[in-house]
This record gives sequence, C-alpha cells and structure tokens, in this order.
Amino acid sequence: MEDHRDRGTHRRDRMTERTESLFDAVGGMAALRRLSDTFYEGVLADPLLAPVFADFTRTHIEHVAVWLAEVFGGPADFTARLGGHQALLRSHLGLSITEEQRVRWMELMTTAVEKEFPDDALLRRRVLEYFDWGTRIARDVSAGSEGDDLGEPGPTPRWGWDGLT
Ligand code: HEM
Repeated sequence: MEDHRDRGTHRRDRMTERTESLFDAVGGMAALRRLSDTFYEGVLADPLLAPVFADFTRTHIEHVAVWLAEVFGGPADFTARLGGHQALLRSHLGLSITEEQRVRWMELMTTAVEKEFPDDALLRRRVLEYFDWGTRIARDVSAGSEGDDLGEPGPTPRWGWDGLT
C-alpha cells in the first residue's frame, strides 16, 4: 500500500517536470512561424491595432518568429543576425502603445496560442506569461522617441517553464 502511494506520487512529479525547452515544446521554428502568421492576421484585421502596424511587411512575421525562438531557448539567431535585444527594443520606440492596445495585443495572441497549441495547457500558460511580461516592456519603451539612447539592455531574455531564466 505504502509502495503503491509512493509510485503514484513519483508519477505525478514526472508529469509536471518538463525538461525540453519551450522552443522544442511548441514544435520549433515552423510552429513559431505559424503562430506569428496567425497572430498578425488578427492584428491587421483589428481596428485598434491595424493603424499601429501601418508599416507592416511580411518580414515582420519572420522576425517575430526568430525572436521568439531565441527567447524560448532555441537558436540565438535574432542576436546573431537581427541586432539582438537592443534592436528589438528600438523597434518599439515612438509607437506610444496604450494599455488598451497592449490588452488587445494580448487578446489576439491568446487566440493565436489557443489555436496553434490546443493540446498543452501548461505550455500555453507559460508562453502567454512571457507575452504578458514582454508587452509591458514594449508599451513602456514605446513612450520614448525614435533615436533615443536605450543604453545596453543586456542579452536577449530567455523564458522557460519557470519564467525568466
Ligand atoms: C512580447 C511582446 C512583443 C514582442 C515579442 C514583439 C516583437 C517585435 C519584433 C521582433 C519586432 C521587429 C520586427 C521587424 O524587425 O520586422 C517588433 C516590431 C514592432 N512591434 Fe512588437 N513585439 C511585442 C509587443 C508589441 C506590442 C504590444 C505592440 C503594439 C501594440 C507592438 C507593435 C510593434 C510594431 C508597430 C512594430 C514595428 C512593425 C514594423 O516593422 O512595421 N509590439 N515587435
């Protein structure tokens, strides 16, 4: 009886212990491209957000996927090829993102995450926690003007099963 209960506990522990990166758990680069694509389809159809993305091009979808890959523990290609953390922050300077716009961004991303990762509730929660954290930074940075000196923001943040690593 004692032995049986112990095995039960052990099995439960193993079920919540996730060792792969979030990048692998979502399904790698192809899955992040699909997520980004689904999300921006929603953004461009949204009356509150479409005007913010007036200069949007398809490369934006790819760049967001490359950024997310790095944050979620995949290849560090945004740092290697696209200017890293500093460039990501600079992309948001001057946008004057309101809290209402940030919340709408989160709603559309939540819809996209639910569509793309329907079978994994814990994964969805962790990914959306990153977006909640990241959108607040984007909103705060966006109050600055294009060309502002942001200083050295440090390396690209990495996000795992326990949040910021
Ligand atoms: C975790 C949250 C966010 C991430 C990971 C993110 C990611 C990115 C990336 C990677 C770029 C550069 C794209 C490129 O080089 O083409 C970018 C640009 C941009 N982001 Fe964000 N972003 C976030 C939040 C937001 C929010 C909340 C808004 C507005 C509501 C926003 C609006 C924009 C706009 C307008 C651009 C410039 C688009 C363009 O290139 O035309 N972002 N973002």
